[in-house]
Amino acid sequence: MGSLGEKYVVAGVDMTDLYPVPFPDNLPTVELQTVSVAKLLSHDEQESQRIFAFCKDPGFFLLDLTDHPEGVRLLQDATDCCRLAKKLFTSLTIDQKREYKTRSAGGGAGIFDMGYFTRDILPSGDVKYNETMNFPVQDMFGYSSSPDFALPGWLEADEVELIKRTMRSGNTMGNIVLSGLEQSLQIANNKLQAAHRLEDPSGDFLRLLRYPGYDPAANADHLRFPAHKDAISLGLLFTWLGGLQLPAVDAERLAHEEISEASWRWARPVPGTAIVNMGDALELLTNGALTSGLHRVVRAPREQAPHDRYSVLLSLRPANTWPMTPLESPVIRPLTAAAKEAKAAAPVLTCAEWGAAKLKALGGRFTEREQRKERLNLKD
Ligand SMILES: O=C(O)CCC(=O)C(=O)O
Ligand SMILES: [Fe+2]
Repeated sequence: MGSLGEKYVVAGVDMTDLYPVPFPDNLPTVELQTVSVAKLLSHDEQESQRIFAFCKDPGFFLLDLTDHPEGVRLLQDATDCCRLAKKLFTSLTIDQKREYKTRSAGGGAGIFDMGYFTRDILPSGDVKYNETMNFPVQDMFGYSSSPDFALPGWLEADEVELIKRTMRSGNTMGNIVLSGLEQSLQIANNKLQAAHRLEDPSGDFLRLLRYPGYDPAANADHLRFPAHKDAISLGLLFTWLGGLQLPAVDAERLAHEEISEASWRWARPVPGTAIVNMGDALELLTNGALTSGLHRVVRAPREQAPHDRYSVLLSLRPANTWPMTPLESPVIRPLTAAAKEAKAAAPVLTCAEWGAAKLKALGGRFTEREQRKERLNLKD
């Protein structure tokens, strides 16, 4: 195990500048379990059973990147991506940022996978909830040629290299996690890894996010990103300030992707780790043996609130042409007769088709909430 805890220099990676204020004490947090990269790489049976358990419930775990050079490389690159995010988001004007255009279709997936995006600009000129920049893996490496892919002129050549390097090590790390899951789920022929090869066109992306800091005393809406599950296989999330919230162990489930307000807990960022979350694609491919993790983002807690919060998210999705149906394994329940019948009536979707259908839903959440004039005020 590497040197975790409240040290901001871990495994030689200095992140002191990214922690302006420590995470406050005495907040209700979730205790995420920590998994070792080195143990996963040595095919440690116990470690593979542990990630299986955490990917089933709660669908989240911390990956300790400090105990293997592959992990340290990713940690260094993700940290540098955070600094790049800080530079781009805070030094460019909104018009310059918008030169990096979004597109509606990512390899036919119809997803937000490219460009700069923010929903609302405040009268002060700052963004209301968050701002994001997405970089699509397939186009960055030229694995798929889309005529509408264009990087903005303000992105320097060495910054493009950093993003590509981070994507490469993110895919390697994601596949290390998948190999542990193949072991515990008894999936033959490395089928999970075969679905997530860097060089197969997919909706994989690297996302930079900024959540502006603000006056904690202001009576502002504290929600930054509504509750959702990710329409991906798995995410590797790097974040340095609080804001991410996950359901409590005994969360009160109200409806689909909804829990009671009292059931949300803070995820404490742990230096040297990535937060790994399961997404909807792995839940589908394992017919529910793994569970997609529900999460949301609120303003940073207490003393951290005035500071801008940044995240770097690396996502893995199955290849665009991958058939979205459960994989075969003694541990994965086969489809029930009713489900089989329903499937027989409709063709199995490719991942690109599946992704397009999934992502239509999320965009509407903000709008619905605004129409209901809903606001979130946290006491803590
Ligand atoms: O910024 C974060 O902590 C999470 C972002 C997120 O959930 C997403 O982009 O899907
Ligand atoms: Fe998410």
